[in-house]
Amino acid sequence: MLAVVPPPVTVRVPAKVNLHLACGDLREDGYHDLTTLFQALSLTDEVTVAVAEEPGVEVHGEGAAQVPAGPENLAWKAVRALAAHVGRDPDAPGVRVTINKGIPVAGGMAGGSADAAATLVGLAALWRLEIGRDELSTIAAELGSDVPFVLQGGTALGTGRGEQLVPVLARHTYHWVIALDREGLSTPTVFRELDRLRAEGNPPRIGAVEPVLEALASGDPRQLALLLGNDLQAAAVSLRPGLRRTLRAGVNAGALAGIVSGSGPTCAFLCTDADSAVRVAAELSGAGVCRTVRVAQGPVAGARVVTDDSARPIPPGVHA
Ligand SMILES: C[C@@](CO)(OP(=O)(O)O)[C@H](O)COP(=O)(O)OP(=O)(O)OC[C@H]1O[C@@H](n2ccc(N)nc2=O)[C@H](O)[C@@H]1O
Ligand SMILES: Nc1ncnc2c1ncn2[C@@H]1O[C@H](COP(=O)(O)OP(=O)(O)O)[C@@H](O)[C@H]1O
Repeated sequence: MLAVVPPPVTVRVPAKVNLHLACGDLREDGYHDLTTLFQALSLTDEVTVAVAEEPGVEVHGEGAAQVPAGPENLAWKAVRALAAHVGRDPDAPGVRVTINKGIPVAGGMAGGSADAAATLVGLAALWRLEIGRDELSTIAAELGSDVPFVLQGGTALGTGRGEQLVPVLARHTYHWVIALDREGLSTPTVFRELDRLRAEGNPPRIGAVEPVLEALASGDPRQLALLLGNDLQAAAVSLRPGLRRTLRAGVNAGALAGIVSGSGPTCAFLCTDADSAVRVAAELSGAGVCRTVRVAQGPVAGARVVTDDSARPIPPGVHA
């Protein structure tokens, strides 16, 4: 009997911005305790997983040259982790992962984490696994602190390393302008810089998360804008002083507020509405302070299969 090869599965997965990122002191395991509010944005990667005789990863799209296509790719680590979890051979998983990047690389928007989350969801469908989202989320957390969030999407409060999540009610679509920098910043370097700044002096720490939760519940972007905060911003700006100019330029262009996204260097600007975001994006892109700008909305869904089966020709011998 001929085995039917399952068709490839494509998954769309969002970037994230941290609306609030309170960073605790360095822990003994090298991580920092975080209290962070994540929001998933409409900047996305698409990841296709397919059964293949020539396994591996290929990366296309913006910034692809900076992404490793070997075993260090986080998506490949996800293949190995899921294979091992379900008793398949992680050294011979027999799949190919094709990544189309739309999320800036090393931008503080969880691009690599997004690809790992998408790969888990795609493989679960390709391999027809009976595996719940909670189980996938546990594997996701082992791959990186941000991976469970981009799997889940929406708006969520993250604690621990950022991997312990509680969904948050966000009653509004928020409109963002995203300013991409010319070069990425390494996440561990930014955390180390914050430790250094804290050892040397006393950089201010952002306030409690509760008022931000209230602002989100109100749905008023003006209220939220007043409360955006990120303890890593001082460290990112210390490593990349030009970000100060970018943050100023976004507000001068009409944004309600601007913030460094996670460990940066991407800056995210909250705008009043969709029209305002388009105007801010146009003005900011003319200001010469960043490589390029994008408009995005949030919250959006987490990693989900988008393969359009109806558009796929039915292979000979397989009847619908
Ligand atoms: C800062 C944040 C904010 O959401 O995002 P990015 O800006 O990278 O997107 C995350 O905490 C990044 O999460 P992620 O990129 O998954 O990091 P991981 O692979 O888990 O960790 C990479 C390194 O960052 C540092 N790290 C990460 C998370 C954390 N809570 N404390 C840390 O100190 C550690 O040095 C760790 O070795
Ligand atoms: N699939 C992937 N996509 C992007 N970067 C990846 C991927 N796999 C591994 N990386 C590595 O992870 C580093 C961090 O990239 P990324 O996850 O985009 O940024 P951030 O951690 O700032 O959100 C990159 O410099 C890249 O070398």
